[in-house]
Amino acid sequence: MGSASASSLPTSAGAGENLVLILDYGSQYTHLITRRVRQLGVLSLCVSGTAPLSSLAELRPRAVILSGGPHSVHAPGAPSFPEGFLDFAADAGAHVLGVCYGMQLLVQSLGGAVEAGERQEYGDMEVEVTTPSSALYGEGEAGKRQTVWMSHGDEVVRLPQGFEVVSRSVQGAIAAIEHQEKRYYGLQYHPEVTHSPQGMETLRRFLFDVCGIKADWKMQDVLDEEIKTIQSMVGPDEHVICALSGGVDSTVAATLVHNAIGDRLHCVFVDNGLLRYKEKERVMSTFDSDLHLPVTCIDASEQFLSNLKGVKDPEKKRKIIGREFIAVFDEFAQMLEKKIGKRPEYLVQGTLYPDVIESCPPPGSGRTHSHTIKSHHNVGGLPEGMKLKLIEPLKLLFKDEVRKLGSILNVPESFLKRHPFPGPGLAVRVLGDVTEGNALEVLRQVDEIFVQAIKDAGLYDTIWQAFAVFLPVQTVGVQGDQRTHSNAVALRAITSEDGMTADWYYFERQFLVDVVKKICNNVRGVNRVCQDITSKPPATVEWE
Ligand SMILES: Nc1ncnc2c1ncn2[C@@H]1O[C@H](COP(=O)(O)OP(=O)(O)OP(=O)(O)O)[C@@H](O)[C@H]1O
Ligand SMILES: O=c1[nH]c(=O)c2[nH+]cn([C@@H]3O[C@H](COP(=O)(O)O)[C@@H](O)[C@H]3O)c2[nH]1
Ligand SMILES: NC(=O)CC[C@H](N)C(=O)O
Ligand SMILES: [Mg+2]
Repeated sequence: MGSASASSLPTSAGAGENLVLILDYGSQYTHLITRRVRQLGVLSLCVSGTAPLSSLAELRPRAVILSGGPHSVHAPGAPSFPEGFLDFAADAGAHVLGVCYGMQLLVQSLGGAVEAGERQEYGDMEVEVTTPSSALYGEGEAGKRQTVWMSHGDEVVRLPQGFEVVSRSVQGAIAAIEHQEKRYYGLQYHPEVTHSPQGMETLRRFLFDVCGIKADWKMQDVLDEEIKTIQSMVGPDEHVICALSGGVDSTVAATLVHNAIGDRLHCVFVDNGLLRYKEKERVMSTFDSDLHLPVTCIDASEQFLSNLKGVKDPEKKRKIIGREFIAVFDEFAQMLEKKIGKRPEYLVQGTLYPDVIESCPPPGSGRTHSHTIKSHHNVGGLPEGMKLKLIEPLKLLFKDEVRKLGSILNVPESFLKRHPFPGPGLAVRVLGDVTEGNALEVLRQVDEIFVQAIKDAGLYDTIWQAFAVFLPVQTVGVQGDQRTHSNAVALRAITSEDGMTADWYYFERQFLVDVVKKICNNVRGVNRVCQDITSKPPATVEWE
């Protein structure tokens, strides 16, 4: 299965010389390092910490950041660099910064010592710069203190030859180290989290002052490069189909590909029977009035729902949905072949970086949860042996980056500001068998009341995502003096930057009072409303 993806951006953008590679050893914060580097205007990519050396060398990174991770470097099977990594970095003149586990790994590999510390450091900690001149902190900083975020049980107790300690925690643990000549650096704390207020400054200094990288990663360049890549990939007579949901990602992807190949792009919107209240009508009319892209709507609801009948397992549901989507796209390709005399070979999807990270964490990354969290229907849920080749121009971007790209492409705000809605739709919001009773219909009504109330209260743009969940449990209520035995539903509203982590949204009491009253008064079959007040982690955003 081909895809306009991973390697197209860095190499074709000529970004190799200003590319930062993040080697992932399973930290919860790995993707945040990737984001922070990008926020500084530098392209960064995250790959498995144990990926083969050849795949790293191909990308010609200027700097490599080794992430933190849950393992102890002494534990059997603890992940380590690819064979020959340090020689490669030395020969290529790449700078290496180890963060937490990454620093411990660097130290141990170069002959220093790491031990289980007597004191563990979790949370806020003061560190003090111990040297008048250092690469990571600059000149004249000796004695200055800053608050940082620590999260480690092991600590470096002996440095390899040639290294210098440049800061220590106030408890005495080594907090930052350097070997400027060999271009090795290490931070025991996490500069990427906001709890390290000066962490961004340290990363900035590392990238620009130490590595001499230029901030040349701009959305306009990403756009120009992607357009060129697509034009060179799709032959002049070839046609492409695009799975368009009306969500942010596929709308931006479709607009981008339309800019590249014009009317050889054919968009399809699938009614999978799992859409929200009046969604088909609303989305199809905005495609027409605001987007000016021709879109074919295929009603495949029977097909999706009959295949989902009796299926309770969330992963099985996701896989079925992935498979049925592709079946519909194949059918659409056949329809087009009859109409235009040529079968489209490519499928555009609005896949994002988080879909990829969460669907398939890098193998051997050493994550404690080193398995699939959930198969996003458009990534892990795709059937083997599908014929269409993928074009996924957003595959390396986070949601907020896609929104920026969309505004350069003049995608209307009505699309860019929409809350995300997962491809499997209400199937991951009706727990268990989605076809049981009238669960989908009940959920549509509850969800509409909740989201409309959020819009009426002027909160829609403050909240990242809001929706209702149908719980397959019945509870006892009293309505109109009568005993009821009806369903419970849950409301979830979150704030987030990129969907990778999230906080629950705190509503005013009166807002909730009004919403709950409206739901119970208007939706037959619901007598109890709960609010989900779990962040991600430990929960995920969707319930399935
Ligand atoms: N109903 C649908 N019809 C056609 N394609 C769909 C549908 N739902 C999802 N897709 C495809 O699956 C991809 C992933 O869905 P996802 O929900 O992540 O993205 P989106 O809908 O474009 O944006 P958003 O995350 O803002 O909802 C979409 O980009 C689109 O290509
Ligand atoms: O296109 C999608 N296909 C999927 O299979 C899928 N699963 C979750 N999501 C959306 O991704 C974000 C993170 O969700 P989770 O914390 O539930 O994984 C949230 O914004 C979810 O709505 C999906 N989007
Ligand atoms: N956050 C980390 O990278 C922790 C590294 C290692 N597991 C420790 O506890 O010291
Ligand atoms: Mg969507």
